Amino acid sequence: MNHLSLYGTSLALLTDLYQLTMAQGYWKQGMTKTDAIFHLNFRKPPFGGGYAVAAGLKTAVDYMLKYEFQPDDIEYLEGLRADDDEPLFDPEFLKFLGEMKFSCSVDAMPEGSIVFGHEPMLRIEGPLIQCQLLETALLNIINFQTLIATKAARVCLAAEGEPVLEFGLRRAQGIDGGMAASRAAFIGGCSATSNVLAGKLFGIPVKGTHAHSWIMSFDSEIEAFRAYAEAMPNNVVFLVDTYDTIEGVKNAIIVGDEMKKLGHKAAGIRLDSGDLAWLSIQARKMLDEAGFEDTAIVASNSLNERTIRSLKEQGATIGVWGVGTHLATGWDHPALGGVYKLSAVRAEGGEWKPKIKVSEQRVKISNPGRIQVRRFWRNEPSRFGGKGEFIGDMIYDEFMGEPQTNIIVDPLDSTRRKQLEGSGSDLLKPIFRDGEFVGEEHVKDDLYEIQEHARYMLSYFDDSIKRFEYPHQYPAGLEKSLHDLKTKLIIEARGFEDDTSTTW
Ligand SMILES: Nc1ncnc2c1ncn2[C@@H]1O[C@H](COP(=O)(O)OP(=O)(O)OP(=O)(O)O)[C@@H](O)[C@H]1O
Ligand SMILES: O=P(O)(O)OC[C@H]1O[C@H](OP(=O)(O)OP(=O)(O)O)[C@H](O)[C@@H]1O
Ligand SMILES: O=C(O)c1cccnc1
Repeated sequence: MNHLSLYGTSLALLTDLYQLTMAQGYWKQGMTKTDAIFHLNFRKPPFGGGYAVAAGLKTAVDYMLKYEFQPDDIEYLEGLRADDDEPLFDPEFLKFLGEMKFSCSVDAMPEGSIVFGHEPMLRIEGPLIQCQLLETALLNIINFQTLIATKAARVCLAAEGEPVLEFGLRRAQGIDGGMAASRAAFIGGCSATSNVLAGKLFGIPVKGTHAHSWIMSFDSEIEAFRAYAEAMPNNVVFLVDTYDTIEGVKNAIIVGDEMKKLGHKAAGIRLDSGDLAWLSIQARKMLDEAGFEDTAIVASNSLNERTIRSLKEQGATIGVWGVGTHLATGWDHPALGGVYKLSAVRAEGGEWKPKIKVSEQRVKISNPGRIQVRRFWRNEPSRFGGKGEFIGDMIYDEFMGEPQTNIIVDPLDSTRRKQLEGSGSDLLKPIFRDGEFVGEEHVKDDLYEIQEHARYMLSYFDDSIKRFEYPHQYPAGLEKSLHDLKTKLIIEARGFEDDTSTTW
């Protein structure tokens, strides 16, 4: 099961109206057999960071597998009216839409891949109409999950391997925001979620403590602790800050001792306000002195990667981190600006023509062709514990065959170049061929496997790209021949004669 099943059989109408009006336009122009290639990429990693963790592909695949317009979708579209009160859509076009079968080829980075600006995470090739219609949903799914997986990776990095529990559902952006966030947060490295439906649908471990309302429902805190210990003797984490945290820890110790006598164990206490560094240090001392050395201290309260790092620097003795709002909403960078750009068109029976979107801002100029990303690594022992490391990514055009040179050019500054030596492998993997799913090897159901992939891959990158402040920019650039082609197309699009010798 996946969470799209929450919404019924097909979500073909989960799109912007203009995709449908353009689709009718293409249809009217007789372009139903025109093919296109689009790529999905972001330009800058989120949170001021140096990388992103790709996520959402499985959801996107489920979306494409079910992609069809149902009779009630068509019926709804039939009822839409333009400003002059005439039907917006031609009945013949709607018939075409109703009979349309997904037939695109898709290549994508597996979930958990580490991805950089300008690199396509997904490439789709097939009928222009279908590629166009899929834009909005693909962006919606991949932008958000990639954003949250990246946030989770940052939070987990700050927690230095200690468990991070995702507590965000109550403050997430609606139902799907909450579900998708729980999924993506697990991919990014969280240990568990409080979201029970995410546990059921995605196989994520579920964990939780109890709320202040539990304590407040009894006449005293100690009574509430006793009642909880009695009700859930095998799942006890006492929330100690309802009235006075130090008194709360004392009460937790009293009830913990009572539980011990009955053969049970208090697994932890939770701090949810006040100075979490100071309180955790005091609580640890009190717990240790009372013989509760393995009782964990859980902390929560608007935590994020920076507060966790700061708490660690202050010597906080927190062993488990409950992170909600900042994680599930991507609080300080609420949207990943992923875009989906057309890069080539082929009329029926014709040749592929590269396409480019020109902008005054260099960063917004799209890449032409059928783009692939090759990641190069060096296997020699490095200063990062004797492992190899990744040294640079080459964004190249498969229409030109194998990369023509080993030089990459910074997409934003063509004077910055780097020669990539060593071995490389391509990151975009086959997922669909002519509408048929071929991605079993690369689209995993098991979120543990995806999480492990992300953790493992991230460990191969230099720490400098992972730091929170002014991260080092990992070299990810256009292979020189692609850069030259792009330059030629920009010059032509701006109305000048081509002055380079590159041909396609
Ligand atoms: N020692 C600390 N160093 C850095 N940040 C901390 C520290 N202790 C707590 N924080 C963070 O400071 C923020 C505010 O903490 P504060 O105690 O003011 O919370 P609060 O929400 O006002 O408390 P309450 O929940 O009682 O209303 C939270 O994001 C919390 O995680
Ligand atoms: O701060 P976050 O990172 O979002 O983590 C989740 C928060 O949600 C709960 O508070 P809430 O006040 O909603 O309920 P409570 O009464 O159980 O504390 C919990 O106690 C955390 O403080
Ligand atoms: O289980 C918890 O402690 C929890 C769950 C959701 C939000 N805050 C805390």
